[in-house]
Amino acid sequence: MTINATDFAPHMKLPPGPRFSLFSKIGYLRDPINLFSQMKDKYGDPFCVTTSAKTVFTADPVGVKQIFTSPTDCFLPLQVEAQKQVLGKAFTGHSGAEHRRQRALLAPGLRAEALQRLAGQMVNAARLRIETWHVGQSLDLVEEGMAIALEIIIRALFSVHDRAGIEKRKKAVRAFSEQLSNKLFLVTSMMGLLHPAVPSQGKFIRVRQQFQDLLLQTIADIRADPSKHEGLLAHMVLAKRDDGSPAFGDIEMADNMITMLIAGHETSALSFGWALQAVLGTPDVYNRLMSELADVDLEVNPNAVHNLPYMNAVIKEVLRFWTPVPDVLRLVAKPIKLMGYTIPEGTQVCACVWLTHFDPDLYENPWDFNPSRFLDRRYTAFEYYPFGGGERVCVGNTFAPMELKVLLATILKTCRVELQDTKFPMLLRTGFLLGPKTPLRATYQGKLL
Ligand code: HEM
Repeated sequence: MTINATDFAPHMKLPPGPRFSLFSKIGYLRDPINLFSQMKDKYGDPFCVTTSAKTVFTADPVGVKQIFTSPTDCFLPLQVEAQKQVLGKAFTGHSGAEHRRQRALLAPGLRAEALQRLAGQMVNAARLRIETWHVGQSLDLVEEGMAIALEIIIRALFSVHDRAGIEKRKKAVRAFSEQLSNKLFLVTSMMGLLHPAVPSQGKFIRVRQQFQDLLLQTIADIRADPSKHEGLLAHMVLAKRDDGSPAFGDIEMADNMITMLIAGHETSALSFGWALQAVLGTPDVYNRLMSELADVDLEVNPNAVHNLPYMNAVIKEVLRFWTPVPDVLRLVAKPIKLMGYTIPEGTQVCACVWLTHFDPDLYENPWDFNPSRFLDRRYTAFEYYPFGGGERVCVGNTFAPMELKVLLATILKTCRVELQDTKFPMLLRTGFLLGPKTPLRATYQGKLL
């Protein structure tokens, strides 16, 4: 057999995929799960589909590892102009050394040790919300998750504790979120019509400015008396560069908090809704979790929930099954090797979380909600990655599971909530995320005695 040198050379062409992009563009926006499954069945792994740009998808742990371990200067942040307008001067807009520097300064404020102090506040936020429910009330679990997560973010991350201050910030966040999901705003942003004279854009700029002003006021309050404050924003105000100068400017801090809010609020609320739906809708899981929680006293030690093996497995399975971010994207700045191909600059590569999490070779009966799989096997960071990976891995990847465990435990131990429909609803794209097509509804049955 003759072997040519070219047999070893990387393919210069992109992986196979559909020739026409209209179908894939619409599919990606409307029903990405269906698109991913169809493309993998038809073209194998990797495949290439045009979404907002030409994108090479892989769900194979070998390919996922290549994406997450490629040097970060191979990639550019996906911050198109419209995203910059929303996220401002946040650290996510940088790549390479500057991204690493800012993350390293910010990340300690979100590490487990820093967060353990917040568990009691998380319990209180959930209890406060439960107090507003009345027996027989129909609850939209994701909406409830939003309300609780917002209270937590304002208290725990923004370091505001007085009721009037919390309500004022809630109002600003709601106005900001409403404007952000305004259809006209989304369409004009996608078309690049970012001028303040465009009606939805002008309103967005005003609302964002008001929100930023409130954050700047909060920063000034923290700086006036740092000893009274804790949480991520306080950590950022106090962070210093090696030469002793402040690590972040005030606008940078405010923009970083806006980014945290956008990245962390809805993802956590969706996962909270799914976690309750899954546990209440699967009696075996509910019974096993309740018996594990029996000895936990949330008053005495709310952090005890973090060390419960079955609780860990439940939250992992929730984030496998209903991963809010179905695809993790990178924009290639320098050619990279991926599954035998050389991917040129300007192309996007995608670690397709959803396809990996439903690969039957990795997860037996992937459509079964089965937390025990995480007790029986350890998955690598390229087989299970609801928080993405590599240098851009989610900075909330400790905060989010901690919050989910505390909130789930608080609800389950405090009150009775009954699902209105135990069937798992279909998934729908909501912006960058995946959410339930119909609300996850439950009825409040009262406090547990
Ligand atoms: C269940 C909840 C959450 C899920 C599933 C989730 C998932 C993700 C994913 C998949 C990414 C992209 C990672 C990558 O590109 O490799 C990401 C990025 C990010 N997440 Fe989360 N997230 C959650 C909660 C949070 C929370 C609570 C916060 C803030 C406290 C947060 C802040 C961020 C930020 C700032 C980034 C950008 C990181 C960077 O560019 O360096 N996330 N998240």
